[in-house]
Amino acid sequence: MATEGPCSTPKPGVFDLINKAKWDAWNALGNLPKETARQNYVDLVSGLSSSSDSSSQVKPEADREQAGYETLVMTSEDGITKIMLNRPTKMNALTTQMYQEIMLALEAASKDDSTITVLTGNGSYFSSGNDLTNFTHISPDEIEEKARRGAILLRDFVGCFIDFPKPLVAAVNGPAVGISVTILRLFDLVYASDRATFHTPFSHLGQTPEGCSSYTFPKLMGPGKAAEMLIFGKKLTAAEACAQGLVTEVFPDSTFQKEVWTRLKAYSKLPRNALRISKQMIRNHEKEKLHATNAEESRILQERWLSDECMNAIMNFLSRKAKM
Ligand SMILES: CCCC/C=C/CC(=O)SCCNC(=O)CCNC(=O)[C@H](O)C(C)(C)COP(=O)(O)OP(=O)(O)OC[C@H]1O[C@@H](n2cnc3c(N)ncnc32)[C@H](O)[C@@H]1OP(=O)(O)O
Repeated sequence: MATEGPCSTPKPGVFDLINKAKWDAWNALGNLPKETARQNYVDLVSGLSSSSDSSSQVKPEADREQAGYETLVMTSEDGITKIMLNRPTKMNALTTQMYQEIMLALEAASKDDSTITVLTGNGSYFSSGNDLTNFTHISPDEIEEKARRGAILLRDFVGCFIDFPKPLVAAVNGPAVGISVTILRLFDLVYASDRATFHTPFSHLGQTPEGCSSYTFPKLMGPGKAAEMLIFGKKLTAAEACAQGLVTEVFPDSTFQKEVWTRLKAYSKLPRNALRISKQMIRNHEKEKLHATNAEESRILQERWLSDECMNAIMNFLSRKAKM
């Protein structure tokens, strides 16, 4: 059009796809004067080159990092949103603030334009589970209210993982304890370093299973193996957790980061909507059961937190260094 004026050649055949597309675009411009078409073309090309200049600039790391989180680092790059637990000196133990920030981060990740969301930990641990000081520094008359609010927080937190709409991956960089183990069954993929271990010492703490594990673990590994973990607190190695189906694949610690991120970058290029719909189809079969299990586990834990068994176990943990 910019060189020859309005379309005047015969329409190409239906299987000559490229020339037919060019002809359709040319014909759609009707009687637009040649000079106007030329100017439009120049404007279009200038626009493309200025936008490609800006997209070719690599943004500094700080720009990709999303602000507003104190206990997490959240970044989005290459179609992957990464949520990294960031309390390495406390083994990424989960405080009340952390539970809330993880829920906010998941909400944001569910709406951003990334394809895959990844949860991982900074430092040597994936997470040591619930921060046991969450139950301390409270007077006896506040304890029931604290347990009630804890149960709501737990139910909402686990509920976010049940309902998360996109593929969710755990990159388990090191040992995992308690709730950071049980929620893994709510992820679509669990990649683990061979340094990771999986420990749910609920009975030792006078507590009971959460994260839907009272339903998902027996279903996954059979009632006997689930009982060893959830009732008797047997700690699994990464290889054992993989053999039970809790972990998808184990990588040597020395190459864990490189291998996992290479794999995930390749997956993130797959069609986004197809991944999302397939994930939801799989999850929808048991969503109702998972929510019912989560509500029941939270209710039972609310009672457990008020028990002497639980209080004594937490006090033992907190005073262990004083005894050394
Ligand atoms: C509202 C939701 C409720 C959900 C309920 C969930 C249930 C669970 O998650 S139960 C699981 C609870 N977690 C634990 O029982 C783990 C307790 N921690 C440990 O056993 C050890 O700390 C651990 C084996 C993880 C690591 O041992 P070490 O290598 O010897 O390190 P330290 O013990 O010296 O730890 C360093 C530092 O971190 C603090 N820490 C670690 N984990 C926790 C935790 N879960 N809660 C509170 N604090 C934790 C530890 O006390 C040390 O602190 P400092 O003494 O100040 O250095």
